[in-house]
Amino acid sequence: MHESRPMVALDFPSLRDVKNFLLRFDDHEKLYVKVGMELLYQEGPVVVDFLKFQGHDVFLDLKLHDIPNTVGSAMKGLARLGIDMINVHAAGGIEMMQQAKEGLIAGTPAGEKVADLIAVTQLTSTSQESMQHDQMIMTSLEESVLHYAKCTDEAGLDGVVCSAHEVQKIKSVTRPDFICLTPGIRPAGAAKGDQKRVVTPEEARTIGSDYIVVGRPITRTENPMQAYQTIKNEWNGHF
Ligand SMILES: O=c1ccn([C@@H]2O[C@H](COP(=O)(O)O)[C@@H](O)[C@H]2O)c(=O)[nH]1
Repeated sequence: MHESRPMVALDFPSLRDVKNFLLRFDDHEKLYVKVGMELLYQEGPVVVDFLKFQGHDVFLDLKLHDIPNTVGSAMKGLARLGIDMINVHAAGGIEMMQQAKEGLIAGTPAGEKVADLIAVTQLTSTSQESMQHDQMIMTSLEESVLHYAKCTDEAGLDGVVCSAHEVQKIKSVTRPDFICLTPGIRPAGAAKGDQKRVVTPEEARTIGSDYIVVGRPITRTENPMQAYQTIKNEWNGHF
């Protein structure tokens, strides 16, 4: 699939900052937003309630990674928030991912759609060198990502977080509809910051990413609405 809206990473410390940011957009603009640890740990679930009430779709990017029982129970609670997508770390293992899925299904209120559940392979801030040195995984980075993608598929999840560089191979070893959500998006010339495996929105489209996640190139600009529209146009091939 191709989600036409770039997912906006709401990496802010407070709900007040989120509200100020959203004021820069037209009222009718319904976004697909990503809520991560920074915001959720400061504000709690109220932030999700607010965003859903405003009509936005929400990816809860908490990257759960713990023993299977703990992750399963946490998922059961999080499922009640009415989120659209949520994730875990594939490094937690197949059993952990299976329990995450069971918890998500068990916690989803009757009649509501179960959120997409995806797993992080290797963070886009990780290079092959840092992976080998820090994690002592001595394969290539691509092999590690493909291995985690296959484990994620085996566990019955919907897809993975990866860099766009790995999308085509992941789909060839899993299935075409296996979700590949790709952060590490940088318009040409934009600062990479801590990201290592980056592509432009246009490259992500031609490669076949299903979702792109964009934070600072939208949230840390003078005109977020304009930056969002420019990235959205590039992502959709409208120049
Ligand atoms: O591998 C990953 C997984 C998650 N992220 C998250 O995406 C955004 C990217 O923000 P930028 O400002 O565009 O770099 C951020 O919230 C990360 O936590 C990721 O970058 N890579």
